[in-house]
Amino acid sequence: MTQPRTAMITLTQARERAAAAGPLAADRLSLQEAIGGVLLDPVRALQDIPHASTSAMDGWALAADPLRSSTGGPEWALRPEQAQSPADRPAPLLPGEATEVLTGSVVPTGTHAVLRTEHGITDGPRLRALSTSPDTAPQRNVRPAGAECRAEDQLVPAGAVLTPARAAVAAVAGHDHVTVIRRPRVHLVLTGAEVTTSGMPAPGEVRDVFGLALPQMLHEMGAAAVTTQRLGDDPETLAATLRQISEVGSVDLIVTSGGTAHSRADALRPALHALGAELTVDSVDMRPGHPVLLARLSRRKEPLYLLGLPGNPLAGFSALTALGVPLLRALRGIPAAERTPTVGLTAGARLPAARRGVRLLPVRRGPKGVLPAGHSRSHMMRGLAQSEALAIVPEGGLAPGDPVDCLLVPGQRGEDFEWDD
Ligand SMILES: Nc1nc2c(c(=O)[nH]1)N[C@H]1C(S)=C(S)[C@@H](COP(=O)(O)OP(=O)(O)OC[C@H]3O[C@@H](n4cnc5c(N)ncnc54)[C@H](O)[C@@H]3O)O[C@H]1N2
Ligand code: MOO
Repeated sequence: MTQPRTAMITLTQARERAAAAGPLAADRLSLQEAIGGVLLDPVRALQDIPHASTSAMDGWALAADPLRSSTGGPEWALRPEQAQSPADRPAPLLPGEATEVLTGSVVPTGTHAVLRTEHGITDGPRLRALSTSPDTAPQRNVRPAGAECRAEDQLVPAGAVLTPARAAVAAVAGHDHVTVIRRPRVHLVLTGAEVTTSGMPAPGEVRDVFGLALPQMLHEMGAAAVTTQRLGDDPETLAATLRQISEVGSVDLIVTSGGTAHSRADALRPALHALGAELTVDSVDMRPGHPVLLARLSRRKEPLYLLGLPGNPLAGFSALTALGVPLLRALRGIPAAERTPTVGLTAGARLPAARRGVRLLPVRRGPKGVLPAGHSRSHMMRGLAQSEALAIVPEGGLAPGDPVDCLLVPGQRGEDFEWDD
C-alpha cells in the first residue's frame, strides 16, 4: 500500500488496494478470546478422541461370557456399586460380570457390550437382557477409543476462522490456547453536528444510521467495533482526535462517517492532510459512495488504517461493503484469493446504470434473477433495508438475463427476505 496520492480509480482497483493491506500480528489467546480470529496453525488432536473406549448409553457394561440363566436367557452377576458419574473408573470385569455405567463412562477392561437400562431386568444381584435386545452383540453401545480422531489428526486447517464450533472441537482435542489473528479492533468516529441519536429529527437534523448499524455489520465482517465517538464538523478537532487514537494505539482500524466530500464544510481530507496520512484510495468511480477514502496513518509499530465512509446513508454502507470487506479480510490474513468476494447472479429485470462509473444498486432476488430494490438514492435507506446484495452495474446498465456480479451486504443475509416478486 505505497501508492502515491491518487485521483479517482475504478472499483476493482480500489478493492485490490484495500485487499493489499498487510495482516495484523498474530496472538496466542485462550479459546474463548480467540473465537472469530483466523487460525495461524492447524488445530490437531493432542490425543485420541475419545481417548478411551466409552459407553454410548446409561446401562451396564457386560463381560463377554454370560452366566447360564435359569430361564434360558443370558444373565450376568451384577456388581453392587452404582455408577455416580461418567468420571468413575470401574475395575476390570471378571467373566460373567456386569457393572453399571453412564453415558460417557470409560467402560471397564473386558467389556463385550453395553446393555441399555431399558433392555435389562435386574433381580437382586442378577441382570438379565431382554431376549429381543440387540445390545448383547459385540461392542454394541461402546464408542471405541480413537473413533472420532487419532492423536495428531488435523481437525481445523490453518487460515480458517475459529467459529464457536471450531473452538469447541479444539477444546475437545485438549487445547486451551490457539494462535490467531484476532478480530481487528475498530474505533468509529461519526461526524456531523446535525446528526442526532434519538427521537424525531428537527428540520436540518438527521437521525444517525451508522452508530446503530456499523458495530454489528463490522462484527459480521470479522471485526470488533470497540469504541464509538461523535464529533461535529471541525477539521482541527477531527485531526486531534485521529492523532490521539493513533498514539494510544489500541485499535487497528478507524472507520469514520461524513465529511468525505471536497467542499469547505468537509473535514476529513483536511484532517488527514494535517496528519500527513497516506491516501491509498482517494475517491472511487462508483455511485453511490464515490468520495470514500482509505488512508494509512503512521503509528510506531503496525500501520493504522482509516476507512472514510461518505455521510449519505446508502453511500456510506455501499463504501463499507465495497472496500471494508476486502480491507478487513486482508487485516485478518485471509488468503489473497478470498479477499474480494463477489457473488455471480443474473439480472431479473433491467438494472439501470449510474450517471458515471459503476453503480452499486441494492437488489433483492426475484424468480428469474435480481431485481432493483427501489428507493436507492444516495441519501436513502429504504432500498438497502430490503436488499441482500449490491449489484455492480457497469456503465450502460444491464438487461434482463445478463450476468451480474454482486456484493453481499454485511448483516443483510436474513432468513425472512421475500424472494418473489
Ligand atoms: N460540493 C459537493 N457536495 C457534495 C459532493 C461533492 O463532491 N461536492 N458529493 C456528494 C456526494 S456524492 C456524497 S456521497 C456526499 C458525501 O458526503 P460527506 O461524506 O461529505 O458527508 P456529509 O456532508 O457530512 O453528509 C452528507 C449527508 O449525509 C448525512 N449524514 C451524515 N452523517 C450521517 C449519519 N451518521 N446518519 C445519517 N445521515 C448522515 C448528512 O446529514 C448529509 O445529509 O456529499 C455530497 N455533496
Ligand atoms: O457518493 Mo454520492 O453517494 O455518489 O451520492
